[in-house]
Amino acid sequence: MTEHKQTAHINPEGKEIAETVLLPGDPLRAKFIADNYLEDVVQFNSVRNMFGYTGTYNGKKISVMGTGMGVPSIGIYSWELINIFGVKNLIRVGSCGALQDDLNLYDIIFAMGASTNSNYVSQYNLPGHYAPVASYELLEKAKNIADEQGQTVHVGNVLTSDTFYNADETAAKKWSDIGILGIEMEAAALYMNAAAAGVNALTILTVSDHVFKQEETTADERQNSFTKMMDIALNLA
Ligand SMILES: O=P(O)(O)O[C@H]1O[C@H](CO)[C@@H](O)[C@H]1O
Ligand SMILES: O=c1cc[nH]c(=O)[nH]1
Repeated sequence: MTEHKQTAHINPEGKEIAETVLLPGDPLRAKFIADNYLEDVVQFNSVRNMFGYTGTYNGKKISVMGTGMGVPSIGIYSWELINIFGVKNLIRVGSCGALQDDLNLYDIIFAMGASTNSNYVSQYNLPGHYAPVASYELLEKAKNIADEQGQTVHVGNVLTSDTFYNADETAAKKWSDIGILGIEMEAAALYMNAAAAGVNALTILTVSDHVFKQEETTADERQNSFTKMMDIALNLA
């Protein structure tokens, strides 16, 4: 009998997970991508309703799976995808709050770096401060795809925050002043897990709200309308 790999959080029951996986925080955004972009779709995970699907895009195998919100959650899913299921390219397709004046709703950010207030890095016992960064290979490829599609993107440093609601109301302004483009909650852990295992990771974000301009998209828009970044990410397969 064939032994099917499974973990406490991902049970594909023998179904394939592709080497390239798109990772939205929201499992229903994963379903949206599978329903609207992929062909020959097979669902490979439903544990905890963290939906995962494998299909083809332009004839190439690609998977998409939710990660949940926050560093511990993406820490678990990305670690298992890499170290148990052999995934080589992990592309987060998330939402973020903009921190710079020249950013608007629906703008796209490539997270070249992910600063963080998370303690995730402490597990590595490094004798200094680690800088979580994207895979240059994926970043360059994504920028070339965006250029070919005529899409404007912002490339820079984002903040991976452990808090969505921060009791320190001065924090966002300080990160803005040092040039951080936007706040999200997962990229740094994804970059660290990928670096520790020697695989590739990139975070692509759509601006869902502006932290200082009081502008925001709805929950439905966050689930179903962030398609410009999908057009870039899917072409990375
Ligand atoms: O839209 P996703 O990918 O979940 O990303 C952002 O949205 C969530 C907060 O609303 C956090 O997970 C944050 O990183
Ligand atoms: O983490 C997030 C995501 C969207 N908007 C924010 O302000 N923070």
